[in-house]
Amino acid sequence: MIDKSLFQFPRIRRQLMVLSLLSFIQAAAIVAQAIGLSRALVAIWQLRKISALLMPMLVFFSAFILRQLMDVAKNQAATHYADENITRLRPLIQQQYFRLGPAYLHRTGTGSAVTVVIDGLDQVKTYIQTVLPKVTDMIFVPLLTLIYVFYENWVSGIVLFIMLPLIFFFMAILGLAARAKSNQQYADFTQLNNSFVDTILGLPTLKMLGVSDQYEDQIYSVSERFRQKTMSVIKVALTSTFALDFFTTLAIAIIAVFLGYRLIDGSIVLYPALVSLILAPEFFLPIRQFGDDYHATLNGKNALQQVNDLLATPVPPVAQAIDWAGWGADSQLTLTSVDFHYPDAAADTLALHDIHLQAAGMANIAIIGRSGSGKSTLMNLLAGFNQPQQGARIVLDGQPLTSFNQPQWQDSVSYIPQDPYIFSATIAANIRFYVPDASDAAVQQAARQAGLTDWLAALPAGLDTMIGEGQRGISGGQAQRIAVARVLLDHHRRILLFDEPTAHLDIETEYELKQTLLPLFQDHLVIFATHRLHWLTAMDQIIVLEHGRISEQGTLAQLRGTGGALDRLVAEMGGKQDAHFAEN
Ligand SMILES: Nc1ncnc2c1ncn2[C@@H]1O[C@H](COP(=O)(O)OP(=O)(O)OP(=O)(O)O)[C@@H](O)[C@H]1O
Repeated sequence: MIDKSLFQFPRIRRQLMVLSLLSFIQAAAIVAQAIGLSRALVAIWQLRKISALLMPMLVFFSAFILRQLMDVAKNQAATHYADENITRLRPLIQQQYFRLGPAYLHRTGTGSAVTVVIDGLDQVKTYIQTVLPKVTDMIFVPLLTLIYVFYENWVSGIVLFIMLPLIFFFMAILGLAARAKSNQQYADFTQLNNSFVDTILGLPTLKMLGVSDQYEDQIYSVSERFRQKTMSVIKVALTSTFALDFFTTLAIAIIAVFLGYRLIDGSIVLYPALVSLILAPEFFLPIRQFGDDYHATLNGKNALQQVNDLLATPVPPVAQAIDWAGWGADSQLTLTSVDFHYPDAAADTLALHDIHLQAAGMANIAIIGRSGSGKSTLMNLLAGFNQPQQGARIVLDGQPLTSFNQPQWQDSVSYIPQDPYIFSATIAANIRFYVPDASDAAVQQAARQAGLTDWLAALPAGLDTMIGEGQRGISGGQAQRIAVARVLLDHHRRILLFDEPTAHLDIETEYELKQTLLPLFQDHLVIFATHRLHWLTAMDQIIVLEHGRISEQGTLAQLRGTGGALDRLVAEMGGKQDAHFAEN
């Protein structure tokens, strides 16, 4: 019914005390309202003077107004508290996603993140603002009405008291059924969001392959299944509301019949009978209201559970701080026995196995291997996103690191992944990524060096054109050149991690960009994962990966012509690639 984690929310005690006080005043107003109304009706029944009605009517109206005012006050207090907590949780969730990193997001799916941050938090808000006042109402309203009914007529009090556990019992049974269904429904909702986001992201591919209709059908069937599940949850919710209404109405009817008999046989006078009858529905009202909102609160409870699970997910440990001045000409990096395992891969499948690697000064190192050999995994490990298994030894300038998730290391690294992310902003703002305060002239120069000039000249707003999600579309090659411009603008980061940064460029454009990048490579440590063999001639060291293991490593001269892994790879790639390779 109520999620225990709510009690760990900040200032929850104060909030519950405020709501309890308001519920208590409201409960007193409900009793006063019933007293006023009963006294007025008794006065009319007894044909008393109109002046005898004044006081009871005044009590009734004042209590009625006070009761409504308490509703407004409770709503305001609960909404304010819910807003406060959502405002607190949103950045926490965002920070948690940042800490968990892209590997986690990749595993759980973008749709799940969207569900948590947008729909989930809205549902949590509804949950907090609904459940807290309902709980305090369920305590104080039945308690005060029961005490007064007992005081006026203890027999009616006993009937009410006996009915209460019975109603709670039915409520619990139906609530459990609704909860099981609602849990499943929430899981389906997350899955629906995931497949929807996936389909939207993959729409160009689906269209191109002519299978978008098939996916449309798939989305339709997933949403249809979701609709059916929602209907079955609503069915349970409606049944439980009906059952609650039925039992409470029955309880009131029993009291009415019972009081009627006692009135007829004269064992009770009108006022206590009337006030008991008027208070009986009020006694059950908070329970019925809670039942009505139970379905809405269940979704919120599930969402809160998901938020709690996300916040409790252990974040990859940030490696201990080191006394390090940054990468320099004399710097040394050694990786020994580095293994990496994807959490959802088979237990005995390592994506990286026993990696030994040495980098010194401004070395240029190529990582080469077939598709799926582990190049991106290694780059993500070097960028600090993938955490190596226990037993790995990483030594940076004589200091041991447990992983590359290390602020000083990451401050020294520029990373271009295969598909660099373009933020929804201007081209200039996207280029200023690492250096937000770079001058316009510097941005222009970096854009020119990255080969963006012709494209920018064709855009009416040039560098001020908005790009990214929902804005002007750009090609994969343009995105990669913007990423290169980011790197060119930054003169502080001495480590370049490139994961096929030219994969989307045609070979001619790639050569142009290569001429810009090569001088840059001279005063940087470069670790460059690539499929394009012509880069190898510019590299001091080549590492060949096969099935997550280093099968060969050395200079190009050492490895070529040995009939080893590099030669095999070159022979496999053959054709145009080999021609370019031979030319260089
Ligand atoms: N998130 C993931 N979960 C489980 N396995 C993964 C994940 N990402 C990659 N893998 C697996 O790890 C292995 C190495 O993948 P990786 O992406 O590092 O290869 P790659 O050499 O960069 O390939 P490509 O050249 O095609 O980009 C592959 O077998 C891949 O299926």
